[in-house]
Amino acid sequence: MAIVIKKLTKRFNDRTAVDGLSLMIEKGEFFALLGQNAAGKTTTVKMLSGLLTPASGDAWMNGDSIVQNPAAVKQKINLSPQESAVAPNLTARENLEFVARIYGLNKDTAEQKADELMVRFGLTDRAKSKAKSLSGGLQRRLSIAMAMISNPEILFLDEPTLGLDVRARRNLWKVLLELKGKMTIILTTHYLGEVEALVDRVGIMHNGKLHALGTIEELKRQTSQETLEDVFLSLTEEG
Ligand SMILES: Nc1ncnc2c1ncn2[C@@H]1O[C@H](COP(=O)(O)OP(=O)(O)OP(=O)(O)O)[C@@H](O)[C@H]1O
Repeated sequence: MAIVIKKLTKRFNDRTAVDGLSLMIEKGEFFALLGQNAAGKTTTVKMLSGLLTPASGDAWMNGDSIVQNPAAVKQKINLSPQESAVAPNLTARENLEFVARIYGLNKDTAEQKADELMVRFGLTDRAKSKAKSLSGGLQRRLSIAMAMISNPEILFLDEPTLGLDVRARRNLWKVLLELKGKMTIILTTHYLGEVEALVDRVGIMHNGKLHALGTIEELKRQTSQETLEDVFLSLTEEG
């Protein structure tokens, strides 16, 4: 298993954002964590990636506990966060080289790595453009390329296509399909078409708890619904 989550809980004041979440995700799986606004998805991703400490419970990322050994976890994972990780006044190339240097690569290797990732993510033409001048889709591609510098075993993508137009979204899917199977990927998104196009399995959170888990076909059968949107609505009904 790439990820084992046991009774993970996080409270903010008296609000329980994540409530005893248990879940296992296999190595190489492309997994979508779904749920309506405030369901607890981002809080879960932040705990799993070491940005927030759980109130109780634990999770193991390829064997290392986020509570006992967060430094080891950080070596294995990376994140393309909701809020942009891109430095607006650095060029695309400089952003990549900067992150590579943070990870301890020497200047030559950092330059080489930046070149390699720009080719892989279709950014070569815009290498010298300041990140703030890139379209939303290219900025997001740059953010994912930056997350790839550390060769993560587990990659978190928090709403990667938020605010992108249809074509930019489809282009980003192509990039993500290239990554599929090469590492474990956890995606949060509100775009269900994206889930159908990309993922192996889905978990649906509601009020901090996991309400359903399975492949899209399994969830359709379990809920007797014909579309993922209807599955989602039936599993996140209030009351
Ligand atoms: N830093 C914080 N301080 C206080 N409350 C917080 C904080 N972060 C999240 N919350 C609360 O925790 C709950 C879960 O939020 P979270 O951001 O995890 O939801 P989400 O499923 O990612 O939602 P969205 O789809 O809107 O991104 C919400 O009620 C939110 O208001």
